[in-house]
Amino acid sequence: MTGTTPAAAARSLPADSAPLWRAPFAGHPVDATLTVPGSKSLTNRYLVLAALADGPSRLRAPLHSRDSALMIEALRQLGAIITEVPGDGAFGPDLAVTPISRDAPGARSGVDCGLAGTVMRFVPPVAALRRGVTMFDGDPHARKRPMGPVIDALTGLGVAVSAPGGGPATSLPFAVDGTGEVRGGHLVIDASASSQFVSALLLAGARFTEGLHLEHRSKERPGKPVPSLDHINMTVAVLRGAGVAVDDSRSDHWIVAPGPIRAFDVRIEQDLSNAGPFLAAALATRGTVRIPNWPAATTQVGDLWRSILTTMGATVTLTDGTLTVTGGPEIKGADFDETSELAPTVAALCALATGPSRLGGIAHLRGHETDRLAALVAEINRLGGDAEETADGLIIRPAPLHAGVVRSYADHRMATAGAILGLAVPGIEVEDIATTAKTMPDFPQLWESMLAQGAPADSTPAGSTPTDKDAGGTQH
Ligand SMILES: O=C(O)C1=C[C@@H](OP(=O)(O)O)[C@@H](O)[C@H](O)C1
Ligand SMILES: C=C(OP(=O)(O)O)C(=O)O
Repeated sequence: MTGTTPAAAARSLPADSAPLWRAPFAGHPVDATLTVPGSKSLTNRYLVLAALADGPSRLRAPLHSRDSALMIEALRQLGAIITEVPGDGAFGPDLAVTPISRDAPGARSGVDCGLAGTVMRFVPPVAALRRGVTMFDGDPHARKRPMGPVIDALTGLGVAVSAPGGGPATSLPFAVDGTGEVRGGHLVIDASASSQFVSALLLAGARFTEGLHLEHRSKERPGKPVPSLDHINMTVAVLRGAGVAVDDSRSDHWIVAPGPIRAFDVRIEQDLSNAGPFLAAALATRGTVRIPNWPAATTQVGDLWRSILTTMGATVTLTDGTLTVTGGPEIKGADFDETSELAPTVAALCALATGPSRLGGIAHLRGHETDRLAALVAEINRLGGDAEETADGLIIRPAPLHAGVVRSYADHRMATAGAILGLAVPGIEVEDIATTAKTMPDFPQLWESMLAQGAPADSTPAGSTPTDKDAGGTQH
């Protein structure tokens, strides 16, 4: 590994500004082999299931990041015992989980959700299953993320949920007053703003007395779908793996049979969504990136990189478990539906493409870590690009980009999108690169080590130089 730490690379700025990170400009085709830390979505699902299981479980090679740390602490607050134990993962220890005791006396607890959708949506139904009051709150922007369907669902199941003043709650902060059991049964929710509303209820559903028959019905428009369906399929798969019977044969209906969640010992796949910026580097620099241990079969949405990057002009092969992506002579513009959490990375590539692109089916990204559609348009256009919001996504047309600052809005995927642009455009600085710690704390080091592999002998990683706030762009 070469280069400096993000702390060293980011010059201290006045208290009201986030530090800037000079994104390394590649200057040569990348030629790298790397793996990335464990999947956020799998780690946080397995943590929840382990906390509700019928015995001790083990997670091998889990993610260690802000979102997983928040999940661990939340479940500890509810009575799970979670300890780090030595493992063989390259990115930190394994986790041993002793589930929440059903007989634990009622207690008052507080859960910090940070900005983690998985914590704010998946943990309240777990809190409803124990005795005691649990307060939920998070980062300032977390209070703006949609929560209504989870709160309404719990209320509909007979669980008391209230705002801090005592009235009805519609978003964070709120308190869940658990009695030790949840009746369950048939429940209709509007999950058109996030698949996580469905996943949250399914994960706990087997522990409801009557199990759960969950139905999605949009209040706004009949037929408006649940987004990010891949993530629900992941939830169903992990539940079945833990011995829970789930019937998802009818669209927009999920039936979870009541019963125990079997304790497990599981190895977490690397995060294929977080592999995306590294694979994108192959296209942005016309180089090659190889990722070993790519799963042959997976429920992760990041497996879509194989088709997305091929469509954008790369050569993509999966041989003996290694995914190899080689960038073509140009990045092709393309038309994509439903890129889900991959969208910011795809958008960065579209901004470097030679033809126009359209990303559809991602209106719900307005409720993610930030309003990602507005943020991507603002940041791409401030660098001279040509991006526009549509009702359900983005249109991005080719335009030459220039040096400047990419703001991250506390959004890890905005920060990594800025890093991708910086590979191809000299003088890009990314505000608050440390926000990548949400799902990938080592991102700056991994990025610089990717560039150092196969670099010509005389090249210096551009990201290793402390940056001046006003250099190369305008801060708004
Ligand atoms: O369940 C999960 O692990 C996730 C579901 C998706 O949420 P949305 O359905 O809100 O997009 C995804 O975007 C998020 O990053 C992770
Ligand atoms: C939308 C995301 O996160 P969260 O789990 O906080 O919703 C994401 O990681 O892209």
